[in-house]
Amino acid sequence: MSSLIEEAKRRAAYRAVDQHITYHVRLVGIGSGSTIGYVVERLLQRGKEANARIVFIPTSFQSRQLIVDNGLTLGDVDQYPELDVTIDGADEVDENLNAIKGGGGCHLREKVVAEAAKKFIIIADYRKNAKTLGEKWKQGIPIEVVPFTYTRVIKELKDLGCENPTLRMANAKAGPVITDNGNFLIDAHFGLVNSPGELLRKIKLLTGVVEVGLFVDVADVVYFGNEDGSVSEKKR
Ligand SMILES: O=C[C@H](O)[C@H](O)[C@H](O)COP(=O)(O)O
Repeated sequence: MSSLIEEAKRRAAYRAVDQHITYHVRLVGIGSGSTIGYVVERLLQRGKEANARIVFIPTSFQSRQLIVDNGLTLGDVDQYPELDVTIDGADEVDENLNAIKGGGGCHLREKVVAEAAKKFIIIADYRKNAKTLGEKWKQGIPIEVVPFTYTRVIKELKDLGCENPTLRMANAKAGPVITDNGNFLIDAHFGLVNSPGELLRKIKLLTGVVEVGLFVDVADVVYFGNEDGSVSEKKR
C-alpha cells in the first residue's frame, strides 16, 4: 500500500480522535479494518491516563485484538448498549454520508456498534470519497447470510437486479469466508446505487440475510484524508 494512502488514513484517524474523543467521553466503539489502526495509534499517543477512563467496544475479532493488545479496557455492546462515540472505516462513502462497509466482513457487528453510538464517525482515505455508492467500490455490497440459505439469497438477489452475486471465497482456506458470527458472505453488484435506503430495505427482507453492508443515515461526520495531506470533513 502506498505511503500516500497510509498517510491519508492516518490523518483522517488522528483528526477524528482529536475532535471526538474528548474529556467527557467514556464509551467508545472501535471499528474494523486497516484505517482503524491509526485511531488506536493516536489514542496511545495521548498516554495511559487519558485512556484509563474509557471502555472500548469492539466491532470484530480483529478490533477486539487491537484493543486488548494495546492495553485498552475492553467492553462489549451487550454490556453497554449505548455508547458516546464510534469511529470506523468504510469502503466507500457517498455525498449524503451513506456508506458501503463489510469489505472485511465485519459489517454486522459494526452496524450494531455504530447505531449504539450517539455519534458515528467514519474515517477514510480519498479513494473512498464518492458522489454515489458503487462509483469507486467495485467489489459489490457485502451481505452476511446464514450458510444454508446462500443459493436462495443469490437467486433472490438476481431477481432484484443484481448483476453477479458471488459467494466470497477464502484465500488461505479452501471454501467460503466464514464471518465472526459463523455465516457466509455474498458480494452483490448493483452498479451505481442511487437509492441506498430502498436497496437496503429490499435486501434485508430476503430470508436468510443477517445484515447488509449498506449504512444509510447512520454516519454523523466523515473525515477523508486527501492526497495533498489535508483532511476534509463532511457533516450530516
Ligand atoms: O468489514 C470491514 C469494515 O467495514 C472496514 O471498516 C472497511 O472494509 C474499511 O476497511 P479499511 O480501513 O481497511 O479500508
